[in-house]
Amino acid sequence: MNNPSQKTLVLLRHGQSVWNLQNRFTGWTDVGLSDQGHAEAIQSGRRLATEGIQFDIAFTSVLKRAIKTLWLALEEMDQMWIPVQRSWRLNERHYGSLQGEFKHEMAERVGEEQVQRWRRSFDVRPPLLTVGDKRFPGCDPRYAKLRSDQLPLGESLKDTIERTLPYWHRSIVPAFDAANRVLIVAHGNTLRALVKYLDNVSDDEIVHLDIPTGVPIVIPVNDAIQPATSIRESIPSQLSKHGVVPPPVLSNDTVKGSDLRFVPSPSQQEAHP
Ligand SMILES: O=C(O)[C@@H](CO)OP(=O)(O)O
Repeated sequence: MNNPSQKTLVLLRHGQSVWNLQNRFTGWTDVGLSDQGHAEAIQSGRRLATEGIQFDIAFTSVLKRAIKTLWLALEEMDQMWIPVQRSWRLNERHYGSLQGEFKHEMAERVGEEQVQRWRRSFDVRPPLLTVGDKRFPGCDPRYAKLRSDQLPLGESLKDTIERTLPYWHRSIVPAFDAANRVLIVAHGNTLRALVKYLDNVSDDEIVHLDIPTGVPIVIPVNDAIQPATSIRESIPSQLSKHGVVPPPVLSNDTVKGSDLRFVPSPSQQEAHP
C-alpha cells in the first residue's frame, strides 16, 4: 500500500452464507458460508493482498460466517499470524422470531413493505423471541458471560448500534494506538451500524445503505479515527476499482431483497462484554 503510516480501517462483510443463499432471516443463527461465500472470502483476501495492506490486528464476531471469512482472507494474504479479537458485539443484528424464516414466504404472509421495514428501518424491531425459545442466545454457551439484559430477543438497527458502538470505542479505537491497519470482518447490519456512526448518516438515509458480501471497504482514517472521506461514496467506487465487480449475487436473498425494496433507491474473546 502506498503509505504504510496512513492509519487505515478495512470493513469486510462475510461472504455469502448458506442462509443468504436460501433467502432466510439469519441474525445470530450460526450458519456457514456457501460455496460462493467461500470464494468471495478468498477473493477479498486477494484484493487486499494486491493493495499490499499489512494488518496489525483484526476484529470479528463470534459467528462462523465472519470468522471463516477472516481466516480465508488472512490465509490468502499470508497474514494468519496477526492478533484477532472476537466479540458478540460485532454479531449480526438479532432477528428475533424471524430467524430461520424464508424472506419471500414472510413477504407473502405480511407483505413486502413490512418485510422491508423489518430489514432496513432504523428503529423497527422484528417480532421478539421468548426466553424459552431454543433460538434465545441465553441457551448458547458462547454467550454465557453476558448479563441477562445483554441477551437480545430481537434487535432493530438502533439496538444494534447501541451494542456495537461501545466495542468500537472501548476496543477498536484504542487498538489504533499501536496499530495502523485494522481489519473488521462482520455482518451486513453491524457494518451498517458502524458506517452510520462514522459517516454520520441520518436515520432516514440509512434505509438506503446495503453492504455487499465479501468486498473489502478500505477507509483511510485520521488521528481521531474518523474517515478521511465518505465511506458510503467509496463503496461503489471500490467495487469497480478492483476491476472486478462481483457477479450479481444469484442468491434468492439478493434477488428477492431487491424485489422487496419499497424505499427508493477465542483467540481473545472479549472477557467483559
Ligand atoms: O438475515 C440476516 O441476518 C441479514 C443479513 O443476511 O439479512 P438482511 O439483509 O435482511 O438484514
